[in-house]
This record gives sequence, structure tokens and C-alpha cells, in this order.
Amino acid sequence: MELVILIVLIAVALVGVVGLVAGSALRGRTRRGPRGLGHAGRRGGTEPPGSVAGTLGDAPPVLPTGETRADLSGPTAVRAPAPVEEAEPAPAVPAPSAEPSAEPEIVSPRTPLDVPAPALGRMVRLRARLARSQNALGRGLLALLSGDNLDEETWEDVEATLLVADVGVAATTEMVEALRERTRVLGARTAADARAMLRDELLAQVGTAMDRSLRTSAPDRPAIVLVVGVNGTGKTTTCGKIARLLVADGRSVVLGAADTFRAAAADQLETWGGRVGATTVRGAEGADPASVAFEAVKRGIEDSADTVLVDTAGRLHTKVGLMDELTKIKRVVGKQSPVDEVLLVLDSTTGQNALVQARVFTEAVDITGVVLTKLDGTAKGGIVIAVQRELGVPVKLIGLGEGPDDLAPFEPEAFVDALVGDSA
Ligand SMILES: Nc1nc2c(ncn2[C@@H]2O[C@H](COP(=O)(O)OP(=O)(O)OP(=O)(O)O)[C@@H](O)[C@H]2O)c(=O)[nH]1
Repeated sequence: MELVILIVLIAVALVGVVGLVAGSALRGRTRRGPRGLGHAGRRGGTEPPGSVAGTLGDAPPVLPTGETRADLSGPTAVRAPAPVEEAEPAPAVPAPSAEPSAEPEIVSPRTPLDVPAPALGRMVRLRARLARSQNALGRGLLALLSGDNLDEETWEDVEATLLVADVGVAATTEMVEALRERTRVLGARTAADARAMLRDELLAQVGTAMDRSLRTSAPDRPAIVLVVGVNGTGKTTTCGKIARLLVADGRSVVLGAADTFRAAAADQLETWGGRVGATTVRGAEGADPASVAFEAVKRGIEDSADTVLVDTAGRLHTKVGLMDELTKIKRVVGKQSPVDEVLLVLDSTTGQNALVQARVFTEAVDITGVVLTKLDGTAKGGIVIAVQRELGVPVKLIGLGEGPDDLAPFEPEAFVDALVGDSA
């Protein structure tokens, strides 16, 4: 009897052990099952088993609420995160690539680069625009000079027309005297005579002998061009337009955004550069303009660029401040390379104000050329004559609009023809 009881007890114990083992095996299978599904679900079930993405998939799936399944599955499931989980949180959105990338960010290329029209091709269009905007001066003078009766009153009107066009007092006096003398000698005048006479005198004042070429190339190094001027005159725009002209001519350009006073100026310059493929060197807002200029020149030398164009701030806070800033830029740049060209940008619509600015800037830095912007919006083309007299440096470029190619080399004959109209 005792033997029977012993056998029954052993049998019960065996059944219990077998039951425990089987139960534990079953629990283990069900726990692994959902993890695999969750992973496959996150990745869309596309990864082959054993792929790199498959190992990353050990992270708990992310729910739309931002919670993970592990968060919801009770204390036991959360507290032992897999090492990969800590290193790399699971993406909420399926990654497009199975491979986690350690490569630097690749910025996709901009829209295709602009290919600006060569300078020559655009001159005809710009001349027409110049002629339109300057007609008040030319037509007014021609009407007066080709009239039958050139009396004192008419001469006063000629004088007033020249002054209103910002030719300046000294140049106006000279011109009126010369015109009076010629009409006295010539006697009878036709409209064609008047035009020819006016053309000659204007051309004499504008000057045909000055070297108006831009110094944008230098042997064995990049040419360095500083662009200075008061804010709002069109400095940054002019830098961009010059870059386009140069690129159209097959040159490589580096732009230096040394106008660190206004962050948008650097953005603006970068946009201009980006469109034609010129590199832009910029600093943080408020950075030292001289250091940005230095870096731009350094980059230009490293890249064997043809030209480095440096846009400066030129706030007229104080004359001393302006001088300090510009002389520092020139000095710092000069440690690496001579400065080949210093272009002063003046807004032709500001008339006498432009002359005041011109004076201040010439005291701060040696200007080698003038860019007169916004000649499209004014009949005050006489400022060309006044500025050249004031500074003794040539106008080299003129701005004739806001468009990217609305900058033209200044050609005295074309300019005067636009003023007086074609003789044909
Ligand atoms: N009509 C016309 N507008 C121009 C011309 N050149 C520049 N502008 C405009 O003048 C405005 C000022 O130009 P910017 O190049 O920003 O002037 P800036 O001197 O660099 O000014 P800051 O960056 O503030 O120092 C812009 O709206 C230009 O589009 C031009 O020849 N004709």
C-alpha cells in the first residue's frame, strides 16, 4: 500500500515538472512573436531577415501618440531597453534607406545656374532704356538750342536745364559759354547743327580719354575689387551684377560679404552668387568686416579665382568710423594681395547728396572708379559729369534697372547719344 502511494506521488511530481517546462517554453515563443511583427510592421515588412535594418528594428515601435509599445506593455517590458535602442531611437517614419548614414549631409544642387548674356549683347536694350529716362534733358536742350531766337532768356533756360539735370555749376557755366560761342560763330542753326553742337560739348564734359576699364584681372593672382558706398545705393546688387558680367565673360568669382551690419545683405549676395555659380564667403552678423574680406581673398587665392569682389557696409555713422572700417579692410586685405579696384557706388537719384557721399568716401579710401546706379529712374544724367569733376575718377559702370543684367559699362559716346537722341 505504501509502495502504491509512493508511485502515485512520483507520478504527480513528474506531471507537474513536465507541465512547468512546457508552459515556460510556450511563454517564451509568444513573447518573441509580437516583437518580430512590430518590427516588420514599422519597416513595412520589406527587410530581408538579418538585414542591418532588421537589427535596428529591435527598438519598440512608435505609436502615433509618440509612445512606444514598450511604454504600454508594463514595467517588465520597458526597463531593459536593447543597447541599440539607447544608441538610436526608432524613427517615427519609416527610413527610406535601410542603412543608417554617418556621411555628412549632402546638399542637393541648386536650380541650374544662370548663364548671363554677354555684356555686348545687352547694351542695345540698356541704351534704349537710358535714352528713355534721359529724354527730359536731351529734348529740353535741343528744343532750346534749335529755336530761332537764342536770346538771353533762352540761354538762362539752357543753364537751368543743365543744373536741374545735376551737371553741376562749374560744368554748366563752361558748357553754356562754349555753346554761346559756337552759335555766335556758326550763325544759322538747324536742328541737326544744334544736336551736333550739344553732343560735342556734352562729350567734352563727360570725357573720352579716361581709362574706364574695370581692373578685374591680375597676373598670377585674383584681382581684388572693393565695392564701397552708403547703404541703399545699390552696392550689393552691383556686386551681384558685376559677378554676372564676369562669369558671362568666362571668369571665376569669389564674393566677400563684408557687409556684416545687415545679415540680409549677405543672404542677398549669396543669392546673386548662387545663381551664377560664384562662391560667397560670409561671416556672422556683426562680425568684423575686415576678417570677412580677408577670408574672401584667402579663398579666392586658394581657388585660383580670377576676381574677388568684396561688398562692404559703409555706414556713414561717423566719418571717422567709416574711415577706420575702410582703411582696416584695405590694410587687412593688403596682407595677402594688393587691392586693384575700389568702386564707389552712388545712387544717381540722390543728386547733390551723392556728391557729399563721394567727398566723404574719397577721404576714407582711394576710389578708382564710380558706379552710378538707378540712372533708369531719373533724368539727372548730368550727375556723371559732376561726380567725375568732384572725384577726378571715371564713372565705369551704370545701373539701369533692378534686373540681374541691368548693369552696363559706361561708354561716353553711347551715354551722350542717349541724352541727345540719335542723329539718324
Ligand atoms: N531702378 C534701379 N534700382 C536699383 C539699381 N541698382 C540697385 N537698385 C535697387 O536699389 C535697392 C538697394 O540695393 P542694394 O544693393 O540692396 O543696396 P546696398 O547699397 O547694398 O544696401 P545695403 O545692403 O543696405 O548696404 C534694391 O531694391 C535694388 O534692386 C538700378 O540701377 N536701378
